[in-house]
Amino acid sequence: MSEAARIWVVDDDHGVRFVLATALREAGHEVRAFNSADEALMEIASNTPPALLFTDVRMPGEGGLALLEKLKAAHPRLPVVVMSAYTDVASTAGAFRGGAFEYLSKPFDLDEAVALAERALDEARGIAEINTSTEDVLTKQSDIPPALIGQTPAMRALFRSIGRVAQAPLNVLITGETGTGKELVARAVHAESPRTHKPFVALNTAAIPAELLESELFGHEAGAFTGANKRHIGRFEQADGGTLFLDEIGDMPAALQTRLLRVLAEGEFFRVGGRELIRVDVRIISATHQPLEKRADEGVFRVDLLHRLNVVHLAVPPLRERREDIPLLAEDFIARAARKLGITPKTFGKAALQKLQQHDWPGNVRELENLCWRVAAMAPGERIGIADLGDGLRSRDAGTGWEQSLAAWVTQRLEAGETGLHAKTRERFDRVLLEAALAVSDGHRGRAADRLGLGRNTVTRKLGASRRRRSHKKNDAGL
Ligand SMILES: Nc1ncnc2c1ncn2[C@@H]1O[C@H](COP(=O)(O)OP(=O)(O)OP(=O)(O)O)[C@@H](O)[C@H]1O
Repeated sequence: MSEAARIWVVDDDHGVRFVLATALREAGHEVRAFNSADEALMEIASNTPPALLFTDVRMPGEGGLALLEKLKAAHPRLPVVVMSAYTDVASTAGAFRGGAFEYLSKPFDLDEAVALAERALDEARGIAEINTSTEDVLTKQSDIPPALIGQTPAMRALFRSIGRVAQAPLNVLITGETGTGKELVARAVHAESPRTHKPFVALNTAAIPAELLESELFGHEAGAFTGANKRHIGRFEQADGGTLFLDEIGDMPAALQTRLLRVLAEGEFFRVGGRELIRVDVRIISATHQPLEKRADEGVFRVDLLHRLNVVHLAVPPLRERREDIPLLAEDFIARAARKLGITPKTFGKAALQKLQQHDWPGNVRELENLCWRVAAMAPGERIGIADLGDGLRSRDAGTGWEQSLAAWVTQRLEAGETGLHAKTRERFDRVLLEAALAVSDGHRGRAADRLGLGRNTVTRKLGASRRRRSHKKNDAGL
């Protein structure tokens, strides 16, 4: 335990003030409690500041974030813990932007709060020399609507991480199953970052044919290749000063991985067919639903690129692991759908909501959103019952796990406008089958072939075709 310190607790809720102050006193600290920010500010003007301050956000009079701002202006090194029951991205990001040491969601565990106090005090002692000036960040408004919905502990933790990472210009890798909201998370990181007034440019690596990807990313000069009539400015240049979101990064062809790595290391590149060296300042946020570490182990994804992209990792939990959020999301989607469709608002009945909460949602939030739109358009009454959920839920319930995932994946790609899906899907299907069979046969092709009921030559041919395609020689032959 660290040595005794002076700690202030500011909260208009007597109960919180009392239990937190008592717990901190029991841990050996000298604690003063204030029931408003104004009181604490008056005290600080005439007295030595404490070593640590806990403050609530919403209080009559001056709020906690305004208190944080004033304290940080006068005492930049004073660690402040912001406490609140509101854990949307905007509030948490507002706190971190204002220089908060930590954001504590209410209700909190007292042991956790005391441990946090010790950590803040230790760090403040250790980093006294580090400049914690927050000048420009204090002025930014937090007026972005809370697009990301969620109140479960997992989502609250995610919002806190978003608020925290948004402030530093580090590359972020977002992982999570399809439809969990990775793109929304990327947008939130950008929106809450100092780059918010600069462009957010998104590129879905999987939706663009490999041979066009390089020019899409880095641009090309007129005449660089057949069909390149005009100069094209790539996404990197479009995103200059802002954020480039690379979705489905796991699908990036090997040659381009190498090029991307070089650009990230050097911060400059040539357009395809160009001679002018282009320098850009871009923050990269990438996303994947694939286990990239595993793909790196298999040699399909470059380890050094993974390290460069994965400076900070944000994991978005699947919807079935945060079922308590389903009613919130469903109500929001159905209300938005009604507004968009110009129809009378509908609400979910209790049984329907229960049914939604029981479903496994292999397509995650996107699947729930699609269902809500369908129901908004189709359900005859204003109160939605189980029968209105209809085939949507039933037919998906009928499939096995992987069929559901495949259906969700295909739907998403088709909605994104992707073509040639059959060949790609077949190749991936075969690859999974072959790799699994090889793994259980210790890499022995003959045995893998026997177990799959295929000839050994077929296995060799399929593996060859799969590898060739992966090394991006254009090949549309079936498998
Ligand atoms: N927490 C959330 N609150 C509100 N809407 C959400 C949330 N998460 C996802 N959505 C909505 O669900 C849909 C899918 O989200 P998004 O495209 O961000 O998922 P994704 O993980 O990037 O998917 P993919 O892996 O398929 O690219 C979007 O319409 C998005 O607005």
